Amino acid sequence: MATTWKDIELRYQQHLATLYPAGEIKAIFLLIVEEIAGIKSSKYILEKTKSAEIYEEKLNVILEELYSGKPVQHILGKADFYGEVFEVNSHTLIPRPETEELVHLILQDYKNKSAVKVIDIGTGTGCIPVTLQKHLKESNVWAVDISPEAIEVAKRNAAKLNQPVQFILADILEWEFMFSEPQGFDIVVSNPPYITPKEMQEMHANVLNHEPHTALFVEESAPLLFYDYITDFALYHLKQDGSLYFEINQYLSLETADLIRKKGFADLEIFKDINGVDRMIRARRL
Ligand SMILES: C[S@@+](CC[C@H](N)C(=O)[O-])C[C@H]1O[C@@H](n2cnc3c(N)ncnc32)[C@H](O)[C@@H]1O
Repeated sequence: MATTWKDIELRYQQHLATLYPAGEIKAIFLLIVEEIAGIKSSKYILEKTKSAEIYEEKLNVILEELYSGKPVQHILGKADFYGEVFEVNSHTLIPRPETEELVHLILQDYKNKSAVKVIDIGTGTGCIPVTLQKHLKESNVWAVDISPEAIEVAKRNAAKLNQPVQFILADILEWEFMFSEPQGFDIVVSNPPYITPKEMQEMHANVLNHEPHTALFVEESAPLLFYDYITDFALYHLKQDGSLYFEINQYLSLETADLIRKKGFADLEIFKDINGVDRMIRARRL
């Protein structure tokens, strides 16, 4: 008897049971089915008992990749972010829902202004600047990353989504060399590396083995290094009353806020993410 989609779904559930909860396996499976056979998740139920034989070999290869811990976004080469699809690869962080919340906060704050000057530090796939450029149409949006490979991915994402973001390959720890004079940005935003080696020990093997460590980790002795440098950058390059937005380490929210306040920023506010933990900070340059 021909192998059906249902048979393969069962195979996925059995093989991946130790790696993911059942609901997540189903969601991953549906993404893969849509990608390789063009069957939308809403229509899957109608196809479930039909033959999947012509796709079986490919589905088995993907199952092996998933079993080895490769994230589904890397297998498919793409991830969703704020209603768009972004290319991802092993050089870029997979955009997270928490970062969509950061972008949402900015878009709420600037919903009545479409022409602002923005810079995103540590851009990865370019998910933050491309989304801001799309929604703040007349804006002048810049993005920086130290990784040439990430910049290439971000440039392709911007081009594919038709957004004229300008990219700079640079090290933010040497920001003094980036521009010769103050730029008068309205917004400086960043989701910098913020995971400490101690937290790293508790992380899922998928993240540790497949996502770029330069995107994620900081030294135990200087967990706020990037916040320190980016806040200095913002102090110099934001215009008066301009805004600084950070995604933050939930365990270091008070220390991060303290650092930013001590450098002279005002109106600091910490925001929680959908999981109820401290995840974003907004501050105003005096
Ligand atoms: C946490 S990831 C964020 C990626 C993306 N903004 C997002 O939210 O999905 C941090 C990014 O910072 C970049 N990065 C790390 N060190 C850097 C440095 N010294 N200067 C500039 N970018 C850096 C990494 O390459 C990575 O793309």
